[in-house]
Formats: sequence, structure tokens, C-alpha cells
Amino acid sequence: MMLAVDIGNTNIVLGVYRQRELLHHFRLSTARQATADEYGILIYNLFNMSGLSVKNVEGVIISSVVPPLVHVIVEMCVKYIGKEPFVVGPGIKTGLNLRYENPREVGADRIVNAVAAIERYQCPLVVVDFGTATTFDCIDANANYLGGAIVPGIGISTEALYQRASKLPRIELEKPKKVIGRNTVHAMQAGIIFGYAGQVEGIVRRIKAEMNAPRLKVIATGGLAPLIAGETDCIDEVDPMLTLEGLRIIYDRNK
Ligand SMILES: Nc1ncnc2c1ncn2[C@@H]1O[C@H](COP(=O)(O)OP(=O)(O)OP(=O)(O)O)[C@@H](O)[C@H]1O
Ligand SMILES: CC(C)(CO)[C@@H](O)C(=O)NCCC(=O)O
Ligand SMILES: [K+]
Repeated sequence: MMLAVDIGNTNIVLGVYRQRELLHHFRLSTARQATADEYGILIYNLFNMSGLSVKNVEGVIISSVVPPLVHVIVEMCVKYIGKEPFVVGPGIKTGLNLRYENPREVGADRIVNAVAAIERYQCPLVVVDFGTATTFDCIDANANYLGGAIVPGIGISTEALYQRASKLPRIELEKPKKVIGRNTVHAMQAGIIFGYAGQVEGIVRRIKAEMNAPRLKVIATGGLAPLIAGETDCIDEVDPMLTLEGLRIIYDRNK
């Protein structure tokens, strides 16, 4: 078995693979102050509850966009799983040709998504990941990683509204029946969901023009991908496990 760990700003997602098969996946909230022992308890319990044993884990791969948590999760792996993990970053083979001005600046999650998308879909393509931030990653016809765009995530955008405007409540992110909202909640839902879909369409349209690739494939991932994909026809595929798949592929290239 192999364990893949994606440390994001909101969630830590874990995937347990047997060869290419994802056996189980788990989602923890990202707690920046939690210790290696605390994460150890969670993982140990999740494994037991799923009929898995940490003893059967042959290797671990981690990607992180939260730098202070890397050593905590590495320490947890060494202490509770008995394995020194691979950490996506300098020294790890990804097979990706990064055209960013400073390749070390690109978020590891974006690199991992790009690796998975290149393996699973035809280039040129764009990956849109609806996480804490929404990221757009552009891959040209020769599988080069060109860069892309970073926008505030749907969660962040929604929180900003109720935190900064006294009369706006916290809302459930669900699609309203109409774009013309006749109460505060419906008006906010319409603005956020249809506005977000329009934003994605606008960015994708500009990317296609800039890359001169009108038939470029658009792959979406992240928790809120299905919600937005339902509101626009500019998304060709929703692939919820793309990041874990990318980690699995990179693990295989380095083991
Ligand atoms: N139903 C919902 N209503 C409101 N906010 C939501 C909802 N679902 C997710 N969010 C928020 O949207 C953001 C993205 O969540 P999601 O689970 O897609 O991201 P993630 O993959 O955990 O992100 P990261 O990898 O950055 O940790 C988070 O800030 C989350 O709190
Ligand atoms: C944009 C996020 C926060 C998305 O998780 C992450 O990929 C990140 O911290 N990236 C670093 C900046 C960059 O990718 O250019
Ligand atoms: K993510």
C-alpha cells in the first residue's frame, strides 16, 4: 500500500493506494497548530476504522502548500508509519517542464494536478482546482506547464461577504432557482454561484485566446467543482481525485 497526502490550506486529503487503485480516501481539516502525535492519532484511527493497517504502508508521498505543516506530517509518518516520505519539491522527479519564471514558486498542488491531467487527458489543457484559492493551470500541446491564474476561492469569497457587510448572513452554497434574487440569501447565492461560473468562463476564454487553442480541454477538480461545472459548459470534465492521482503518479516515478 502507498499513502498519498495533499496538505491544502483548508483540508488535508489522504489517499490509500494499492498499485493504481485508490482503496480509501480521507479528509481532515488543516490545523496549523496540531502536532505530529495528533495527526498520528487521526491517521491511526482512520486506518483501523477502514480495516487497514499502517504496517502495510510501503511508502508515503506528500505535497504541501502550507510550509509549517510539512515537518509535522513528515515526523508523523516516521513515528507512526515508520516511513520517510517523499515531499514534492526540489529533488523529486515530476516529469513536468515548468515555464514559471521561478519554478520553486509554483504551488505543489498545482504541479501535482498538472502531472495527473497530462497523464489522463489530451494536451493542450487547463486544470481548474476549486480549493481555498481557485487555480488555473495551463498546459500546452507539448505538455509544458505555462502558468495560469489564481483567484479567491468560493469559500473565501463567500466568507468575505458576510464578514465585511453587517447585514449579509452566512449562507449555504447552493444554487438558487433564479439569477434575480428576491431575498438576501437568494441574491447572495445568485451572485456567488452564477458570478463564479461567469468568472471561470471569462478566464478560460482568455486562456484559449492567449494559447491560440480554441479546442483546449478544461478539467475541473476540488470540492466545489461539480457545483460550478453544472452552471457552465466551459468545463469538459470533473475529476474529483485528480490531486491524489498526481501524487500516485509522482510516487511511481520516484520509488
Ligand atoms: N458547501 C460549502 N459552503 C461554503 N463553503 C464551502 C462549501 N464547501 C466548501 N467550502 C469552502 O470552499 C473552499 C474550498 O473547499 P474544498 O473542499 O473544495 O477545498 P480543498 O480542496 O479542501 O482546498 P485546499 O486544497 O485549498 O485545502 C474552502 O474554503 C471550504 O471551506
Ligand atoms: C494558490 C494555492 C494557495 C492553491 O492551493 C497554492 O497553489 C499556492 O500556495 N501556490 C503558490 C503560489 C503559486 O502557485 O504561484
Ligand atoms: K486542493
